[in-house]
Amino acid sequence: MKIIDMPLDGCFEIQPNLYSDERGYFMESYHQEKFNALIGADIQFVQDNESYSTKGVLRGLHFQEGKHAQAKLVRVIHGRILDVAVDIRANSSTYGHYFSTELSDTNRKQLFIPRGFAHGFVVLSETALFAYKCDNYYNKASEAGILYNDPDLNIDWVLQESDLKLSEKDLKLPRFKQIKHL
Ligand SMILES: Cc1cn([C@H]2C[C@H](O)[C@@H](COP(=O)(O)OP(=O)(O)O[C@H]3O[C@@H](C)C(=O)[C@@H](O)[C@H]3O)O2)c(=O)[nH]c1=O
Repeated sequence: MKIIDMPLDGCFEIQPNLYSDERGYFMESYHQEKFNALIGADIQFVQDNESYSTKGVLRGLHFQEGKHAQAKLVRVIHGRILDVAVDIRANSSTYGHYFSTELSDTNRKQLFIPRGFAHGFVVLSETALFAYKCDNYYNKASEAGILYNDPDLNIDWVLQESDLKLSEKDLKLPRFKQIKHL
């Protein structure tokens, strides 16, 4: 398992060890002790989620407010996506900055996104199976988000605007300027 620092403080890319042989491959997709030692924290994940989406589907940018904030460990089981994390920690030197990285079933990278970030992704392959762990339970009342094409964030979603597919809910999300910051 290898860790790579990301440009935004507290975010990490994790590359699991892959053991390939004539049968296929094996990897530890998550190991609590090794994971926490690697990132130097004590994260206790409590919920696992999975979503399936077709090309152009953009989910995000999402976060949960207040004591329901979530850190996430995200990965792609099948397909290819562009994953995006936006720093919304008011006291952070990279507040309002984002970074994006491709996650796929080929690079098998995982991304750790701490509490204090908004998160989203867009599907680049025909379909994608996305899986992630959260360190706090889903809480409907605390759901919040930022509009994907906020001009202040100016995120490059790679695909053409006309090919993006968003939920009604995500199309109504507020601007970055309007959100409660974590
Ligand atoms: C996220 C979530 C949703 N749901 C329900 C609510 C709703 O009826 C249905 C679909 O929810 P959404 O449209 O919000 O699903 P989705 O757009 O996939 O939401 C996810 O997006 C990515 C980018 C994230 O970062 C996640 O934290 C999460 O917010 O599933 C749960 O029951 N538990 C959960 O943990």
